[in-house]
Amino acid sequence: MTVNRVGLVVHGGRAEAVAAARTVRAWCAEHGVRCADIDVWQEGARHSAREEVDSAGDPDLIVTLGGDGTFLRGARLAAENDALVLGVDLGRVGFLTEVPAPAVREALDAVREERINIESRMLLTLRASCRLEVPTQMEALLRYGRGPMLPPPRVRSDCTAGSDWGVALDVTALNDVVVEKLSRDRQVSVAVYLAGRLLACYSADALLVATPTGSTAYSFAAGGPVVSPRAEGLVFTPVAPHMVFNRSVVAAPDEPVALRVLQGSGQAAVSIDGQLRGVLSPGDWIGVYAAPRRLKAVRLGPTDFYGRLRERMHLTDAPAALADGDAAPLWPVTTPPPADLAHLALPPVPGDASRTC
Ligand SMILES: NC(=O)c1ccc[n+]([C@@H]2O[C@H](COP(=O)([O-])OP(=O)(O)OC[C@H]3O[C@@H](n4cnc5c(N)ncnc54)[C@H](O)[C@@H]3O)[C@@H](O)[C@H]2O)c1
Ligand SMILES: Nc1ncnc2c1ncn2[C@@H]1O[C@H](COP(=O)(O)OP(=O)(O)OP(=O)(O)O)[C@@H](O)[C@H]1O
Repeated sequence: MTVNRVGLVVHGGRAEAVAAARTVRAWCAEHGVRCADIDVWQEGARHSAREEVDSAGDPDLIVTLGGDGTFLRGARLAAENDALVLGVDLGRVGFLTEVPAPAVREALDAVREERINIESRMLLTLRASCRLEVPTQMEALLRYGRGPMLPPPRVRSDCTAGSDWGVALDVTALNDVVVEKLSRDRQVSVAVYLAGRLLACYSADALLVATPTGSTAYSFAAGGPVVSPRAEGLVFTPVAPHMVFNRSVVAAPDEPVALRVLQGSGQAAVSIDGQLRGVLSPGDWIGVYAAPRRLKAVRLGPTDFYGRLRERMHLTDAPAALADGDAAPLWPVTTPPPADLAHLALPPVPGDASRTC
């Protein structure tokens, strides 16, 4: 694809990210590509995704230089602009990022010469019983070095409906939407509805709805399933529910998950991809559903999700299994798969994956 305008989202607190940003700017200058910094951490009030991409001149490629948090910020901007997003790995975990920092020039060449795959990833959006607001005193409490907060989501004027259906919010989440207790010592009580039907009423620290991409983030930490990012669905996971039924439920991509704060409950915070964006009072609800738009993530080769899971999460093998033998590669990679396997997605085993456990 032709790249004319690059938007840079840089983890400014990390020297390697700042250095890699210089490389991207130099590449852009050499190729006559406009490059704008999208300053998501500027002092003072934060802007909406639309305002940020407008001020950066509608980039068609967003390059993120940082970790997963930086990638999530870039993904929000890319989704708003229908741009591609390329994540350069300069973080602690880097589960979502694709390219190691030394390969950033090569990656930009590959995008320019169309030697890439574009992976389409599901995003979540929201309706709510009312506009989301964050009480002013909360920002002061939360400014522990994480920069200014994003504003509450804007109401979308392009999909109004009768008040029974709530207000549509201008939200795109790549990972998850979380409803969490606001006071430290009191759980929230929330009724959970799948496809409009009551599943159960929960008393819990938090309740979250994750995409397959987000299944390896907070949902994973709360005991939820790991879901291939190639799958479609909404993962509902309760966090420390005080009840017998504590499992995740995976809903179909066209089944919304709604969360209503019960009348006697305390208030609840709503976080979108790890950013606090609103507070719900008793009686308020949010409905989380698959967004019509998708994230377009740049991939330089076939995605090796399970290899990445083992490597980045440092999965360890059972000591007894280690003593009992080596796990050799499952299938040869030198011959094409037989006809009955030909329709399956089996990415080639990378050079170092033949390691034994
Ligand atoms: N207990 C928890 O694990 C917990 C609590 C709150 C939020 N979160 C997650 O943090 C995300 C925001 O990330 P952040 O980096 O801005 O916050 P952060 O700095 O608090 O990071 C949370 C951790 O999750 C990792 N992470 C983020 N997205 C991931 C993904 N899709 N797969 C695997 N790991 C992932 C990050 O690398 C980091 O190690 C939220 O969307 C939420 O899922 C996790
Ligand atoms: N552009 C920036 N300038 C200054 N500080 C930043 C910037 N981006 C993030 N930070 C700070 O760095 C810390 C980690 O941020 P965040 O978790 O979003 O980073 P990340 O990209 O996910 O990297 P990591 O993988 O290390 O978590 C936060 O305290 C945040 O305030």
